[in-house]
Amino acid sequence: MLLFETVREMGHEQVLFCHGKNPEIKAIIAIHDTTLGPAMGATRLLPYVNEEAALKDALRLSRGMTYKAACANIPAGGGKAVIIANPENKTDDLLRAYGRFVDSLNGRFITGQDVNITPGDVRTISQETKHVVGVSEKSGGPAPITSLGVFLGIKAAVESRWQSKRLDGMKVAVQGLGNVGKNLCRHLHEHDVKLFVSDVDPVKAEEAKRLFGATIVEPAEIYSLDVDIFAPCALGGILNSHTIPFLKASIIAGAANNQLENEQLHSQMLAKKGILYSPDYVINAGGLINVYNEMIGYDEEKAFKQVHNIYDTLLAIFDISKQQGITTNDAAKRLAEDRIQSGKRNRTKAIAA
Ligand SMILES: NC(=O)C1=CN([C@@H]2O[C@H](COP(=O)(O)OP(=O)(O)OC[C@H]3O[C@@H](n4cnc5c(N)ncnc54)[C@H](O)[C@@H]3O)[C@@H](O)[C@H]2O)C=CC1
Ligand SMILES: O=C(O)CCC(=O)C(=O)O
Repeated sequence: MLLFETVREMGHEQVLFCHGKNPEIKAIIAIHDTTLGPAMGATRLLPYVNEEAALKDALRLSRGMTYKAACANIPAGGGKAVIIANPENKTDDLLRAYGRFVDSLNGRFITGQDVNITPGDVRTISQETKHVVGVSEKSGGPAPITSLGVFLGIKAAVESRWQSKRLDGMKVAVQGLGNVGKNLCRHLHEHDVKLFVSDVDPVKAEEAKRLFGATIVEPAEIYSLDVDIFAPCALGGILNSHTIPFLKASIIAGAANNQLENEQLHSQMLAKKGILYSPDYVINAGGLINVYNEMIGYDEEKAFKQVHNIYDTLLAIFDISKQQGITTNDAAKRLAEDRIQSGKRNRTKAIAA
């Protein structure tokens, strides 16, 4: 990968490579754009296959956060961090060392909990920096509100696709039954949706079967199910040239970040198959909305009102896509980039005044 060339093309402001020997730490903090506010984005910890994969994840996830904040009208920029480690090797020392790197950015980057990082881990990180979110119990953590946003996004997609406000009787496949996927299943079950679920952890799949009457399928089978909606709630890159040909669902609407392996190519492949794709960073903005509100002083009513906007924002994006004959991914990107440009203009005016 041509490092500076990639960073320039993707528009990042700063990429911090965090390295230390005692404890051994390898992490990357990517700050994409701070036009609309400090870069917000949670930290994930994964044993990446190689360093390039980790960097790619950090760069794409942080750009997604910029677009997420802009589409959700949250005055924040986009950032994200990845710690390259096996979850079994996660120690308090490692988390605190990471916290010191976050602190060195003096609030330009504010972070929270993503894959393999728990609220308890964020509390450990907070021993070294105050620039964290998601430690307060007040808001109940980001996942419940993220799943509510995804549920509302599914309703918007159903309305756009079939001009219907009803979900009962629909078949939905949920991939990944973690914090978000499980809560999403609960919402869908309450609306009499027929659930098909997969998780690499069989205990989680069994729980969904018991709680929501879901049908368990093998992880590889989830793509080819004859369902109305596919909700990816595990990891990214799952919409790709291998999986898209198998898809039978008419709508993709789920929480996972970076669902499209290649944004241009795979959003077009979905559009050509007549599948309505709900851009991930729009539909999964609930977590950001929650942690942002927590940071400024949690007001549940306000946070819920903002998460309900996801429904209207998605309808607007679907309309732009139809009217302008562009993919929903491009329509969302345009909305985000317009808001960032207008933020830049306002900032220039304020400096000149
Ligand atoms: N937690 C939140 O508020 C937000 C989460 N997201 C994204 O949503 C996704 C899910 O987040 P969480 O539920 O918090 O994570 P989680 O780590 O609690 O759950 C992920 C689940 O996916 C399962 N999984 C992993 N690979 C799988 C595969 N190949 N097939 C089936 N299941 C698989 C895991 O076993 C786990 O149960 C992630 O991509 C995350 O970045 C996005 C916005 C906010
Ligand atoms: O939890 C956070 O810090 C912001 C939300 C986030 O990272 C995400 O939506 O992926």
